Amino acid sequence: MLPVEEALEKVLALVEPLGTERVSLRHALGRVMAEPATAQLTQPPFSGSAMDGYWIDVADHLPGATLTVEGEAAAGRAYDGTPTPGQAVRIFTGAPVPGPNGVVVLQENVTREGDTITLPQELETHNNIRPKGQDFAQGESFCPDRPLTARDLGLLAAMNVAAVAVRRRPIVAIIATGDELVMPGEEPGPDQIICSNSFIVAALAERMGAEVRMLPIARDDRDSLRTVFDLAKGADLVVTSGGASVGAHDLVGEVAGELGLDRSFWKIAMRPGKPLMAGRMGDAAMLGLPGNPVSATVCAELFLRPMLRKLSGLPPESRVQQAILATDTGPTGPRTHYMRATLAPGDPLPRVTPFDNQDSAMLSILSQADCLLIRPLGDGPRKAGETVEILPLD
Ligand SMILES: Nc1nc2c(c(=O)[nH]1)N[C@H]1C(S)=C(S)[C@@H](COP(=O)(O)OP(=O)(O)OC[C@H]3O[C@@H](n4cnc5c(N)ncnc54)[C@H](O)[C@@H]3O)O[C@H]1N2
Ligand code: MOO
Repeated sequence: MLPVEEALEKVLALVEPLGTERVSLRHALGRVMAEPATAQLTQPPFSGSAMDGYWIDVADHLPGATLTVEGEAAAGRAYDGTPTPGQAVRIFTGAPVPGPNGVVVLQENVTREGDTITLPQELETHNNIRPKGQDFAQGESFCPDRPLTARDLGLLAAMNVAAVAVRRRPIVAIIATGDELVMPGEEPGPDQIICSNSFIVAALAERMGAEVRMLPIARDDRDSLRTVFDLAKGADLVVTSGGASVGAHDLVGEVAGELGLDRSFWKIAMRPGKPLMAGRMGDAAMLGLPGNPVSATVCAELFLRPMLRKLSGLPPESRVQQAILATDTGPTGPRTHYMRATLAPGDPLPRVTPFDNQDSAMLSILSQADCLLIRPLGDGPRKAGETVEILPLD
């Protein structure tokens, strides 16, 4: 069976970063820039006052000095004169300063009588002026290798960039398979259960910026599977769940093969998630998740997420962290075991406790888990207090 690391390399080889499109800033939140944006201007474009007060030349900035107020500078309305020695200019926050070597004295620190101001005996050392270009210069480029944040959009707007080139969103088609499945809100028969996998996978994919097409449940027969695979045409990534194992009704691999799946692998040394399959199918990558909800989730976290990052033009992320085992834990078998676990604060590392019941159908435990405790394949028993690796769940 394929080790997890090799399976990851293989799924990443199935996808390439998608093409680009231009979107306006209002639609760029969470998108990944594909080309650098260039600052169209210098910010601030002039040296400006950071306070409301009086601009005076440094030569006049003396304890107790008296000056005459000559004019006014406000944000958007610069003073158009040239102050001479002994003159002050009333100035407001955001206004361009009227000369090169000045300071802004806060209005609450001066005494004003008519057009005359008197400076205090104790002067501030800060000049209260924001120098031209202290934020960024015209021509500077910006292209973070992460999804754009609200703050990034503010920066781009300030750069006078109205639209950006971003990667196209990956289109992910999600297909649940199984005669036993009905959708939430429907009435299940006595031998049926509710489809939960599609909701986990859709939410994970959407949170990664994908556009999700949730397709109808495919039944465990060839015609139904073919029909639903056909509906997935146009997607960048087709994600199935269920029907991946060796049972007589596990037809996903077979039907996908008939429809042209170029399989990269099937079955990996991972618990849960053993029957994972992946390949290329026409213009799309295909990821066949196991049916058990925990297995599907762990595979989505470990493989779907990196695939979506690559499609979106994002670099690989390293999510593995260290923690201290809070309880003894037994040896592992021939598969790397990703155990649902909880985290408690600890210094310097958090403490991790795996759940006793690791049945891969238990959604309640999956929901309570903070992380997956990673137990390498073939590892011996581990004692409380030992350092281990975890994958935090968000
Ligand atoms: N003889 C063997 N049997 C099994 C093996 C094996 O190696 N030899 N592997 C086991 C492992 S490991 C897993 S994992 C499962 C996965 O099998 P499939 O991918 O074929 O999944 P199904 O049989 O279709 O379903 C498994 C289980 O999950 C439920 N399910 C399916 N889809 C959904 C959904 N969308 N939402 C909620 N629950 C779902 C389904 O009802 C089953 O209970 O195979 C083992 N068997
Ligand atoms: O490995 Mo399966 O994925 O036990 O649940």
